[in-house]
Amino acid sequence: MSYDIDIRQVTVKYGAFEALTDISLHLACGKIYGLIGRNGAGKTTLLSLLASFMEQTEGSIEIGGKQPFENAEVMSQVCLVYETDYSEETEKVKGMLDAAERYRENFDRKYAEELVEEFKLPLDKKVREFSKGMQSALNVTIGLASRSPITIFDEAYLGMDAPTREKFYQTVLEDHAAHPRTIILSTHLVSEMEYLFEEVVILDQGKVLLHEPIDELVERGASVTGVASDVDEFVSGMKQLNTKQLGGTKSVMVYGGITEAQRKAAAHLGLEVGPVSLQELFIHLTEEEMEE
Ligand SMILES: Nc1ncnc2c1ncn2[C@@H]1O[C@H](COP(=O)(O)OP(=O)(O)OP(=O)(O)O)[C@@H](O)[C@H]1O
Repeated sequence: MSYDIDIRQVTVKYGAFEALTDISLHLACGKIYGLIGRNGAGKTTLLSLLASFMEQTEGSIEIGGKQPFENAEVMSQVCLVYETDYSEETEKVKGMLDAAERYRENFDRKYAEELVEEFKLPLDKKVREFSKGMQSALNVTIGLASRSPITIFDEAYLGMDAPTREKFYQTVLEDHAAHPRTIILSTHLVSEMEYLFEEVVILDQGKVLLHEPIDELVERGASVTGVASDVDEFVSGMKQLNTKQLGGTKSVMVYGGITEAQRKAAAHLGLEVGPVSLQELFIHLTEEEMEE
């Protein structure tokens, strides 16, 4: 069964406030998606719709051709990992894995136990006594071991230190390769996670700013550096996202793709054309509205 996600003209209102406005997205099954957006862009709202935690105000959502809200069959195929309040949780790791095993039909107990060991989670402490990073590692363990066709991590790394986050990312890649399925990662840590993404969705103020394969997106950005007047001449007419100047040297971030002929012209002028990262594009694309 294929679990493509089809979101059509979805709007979500909290009272009078529109958190998502006329969103349409098609997420083909089997890929790793990065969902990025600034604070309040609507990421958690969108992910909550997919996990059937809430219903859209307008529009339609289909997962594998079926609408997810209050649909037990679809809900069982989606696992949303998010920051959980464990302040009242009296269970230990074993009890948490027992519960996950009961409710998640594809749950791989052996794999979960391997991850518990990998993340060095204590077996003798109650989960409410775990550090924040340990609680996040437990969530990630349950999320991955659930092997749900659609697995969503909403800023699931909160509190994890850098080596633990790296372990999380590597584990996602390895497990996705061994058990292909849709994985959606929402994050603010764009620079350290961009290598995970096959496709990127950028939400901006409740709208989809773009959705495309990461390599195509990153190829569209470039930085042009050299003598200020030559750089100005070269980038005139291009979409410019950011400018830095130090003395007579200028660097301009452009967006829209640079042709081979343009690269040759830049080389002729002694200009350096370099790549830009997803993080840089994200920062500057969400600073201003894209001109169509
Ligand atoms: N229950 C609610 N009632 C009213 N407004 C809400 C509610 N939940 C979210 N919002 C608003 O909807 C908008 C989108 O919130 P959401 O949590 O989806 O954003 P986000 O992209 O996940 O943000 P962050 O990166 O800060 O976690 C924000 O302006 C937020 O204030």
